Amino acid sequence: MRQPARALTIAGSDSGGGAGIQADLKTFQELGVYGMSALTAATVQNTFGVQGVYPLPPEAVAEQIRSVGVDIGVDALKTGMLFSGDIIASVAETVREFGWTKLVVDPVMVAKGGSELLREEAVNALKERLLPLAFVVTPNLPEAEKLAGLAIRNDRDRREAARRLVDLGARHAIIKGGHAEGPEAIDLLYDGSRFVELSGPRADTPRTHGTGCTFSAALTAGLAEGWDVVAAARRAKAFIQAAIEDGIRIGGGHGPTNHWAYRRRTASGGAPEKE
Ligand SMILES: Nc1ncnc2c1ncn2[C@@H]1O[C@H](COP(=O)(O)OP(=O)(O)OP(=O)(O)O)[C@@H](O)[C@H]1O
Ligand SMILES: Cc1ncc(CO)c(N)n1
Repeated sequence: MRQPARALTIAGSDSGGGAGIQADLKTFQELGVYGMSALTAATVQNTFGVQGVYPLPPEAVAEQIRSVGVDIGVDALKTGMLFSGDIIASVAETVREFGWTKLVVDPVMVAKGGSELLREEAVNALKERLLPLAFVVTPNLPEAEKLAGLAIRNDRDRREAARRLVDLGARHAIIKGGHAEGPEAIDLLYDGSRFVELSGPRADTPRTHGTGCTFSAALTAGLAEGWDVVAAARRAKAFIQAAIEDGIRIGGGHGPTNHWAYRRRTASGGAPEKE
């Protein structure tokens, strides 16, 4: 009997199923990794946006993590929506307790419609308590600006922001380019000495809800399998590229991506799915 690689997501629930814990678990499943979750908050959410946020007590988050940690075990883990400084402190303490090193921190701050998923007071806790534990931090451009404390107007700024994230204690930084413009969506990976660009054609679609969660979950799945960061990041980029390009029609607003697409593409020799 084979023991699968095991991945844990510590994140919020998206009732609409496109982002948060739901996107993470779907992605783990698609990549053949056993998925577990520690819920930080329930959001009331659909493709039109977030209508409510109900955080859990920090002890409830720590207890979920410990429960799966002592029994099932964790090869790699990721954080998504953490909401408050108290939840961040509790997550950081628990990760330290277990000595887990393959931690992906996706520093989720605001949902696409503008709702706050991380309180302003929690930004410092994220920087000071969680980034030093991160094996990879995966901000989008506005998150990178906030964490690094500089405006990103060009590639030079983006490289400087990546250096600052590594100075803050993250082993690797991937600054995603979904929010930039141009024909390519380029994510920049920095490992403390060298930069690697992950690039794919930018799709013109409103169905990009949960792209960040899905990307960081796919990255975590690769790390859980023992892949190195560059290999795991390249596959994560291919996974999200397929999920965006082979869109599904769900909901009336910013729809989710297609979590089946990557497996279908790879099963059919890499060809995009037909409409
Ligand atoms: N229109 C697009 N076409 C192709 N790739 C995209 C597009 N938008 C985003 N991506 C890719 O999706 C991933 C997530 O990037 P993005 O910057 O959108 O993250 P995010 O803002 O954290 O996402 P979200 O908040 O929706 O979860 C990256 O790999 C990025 O390059
Ligand atoms: C629960 C949750 N986590 C993360 C995001 C960011 O996409 C979201 N919209 N909802």
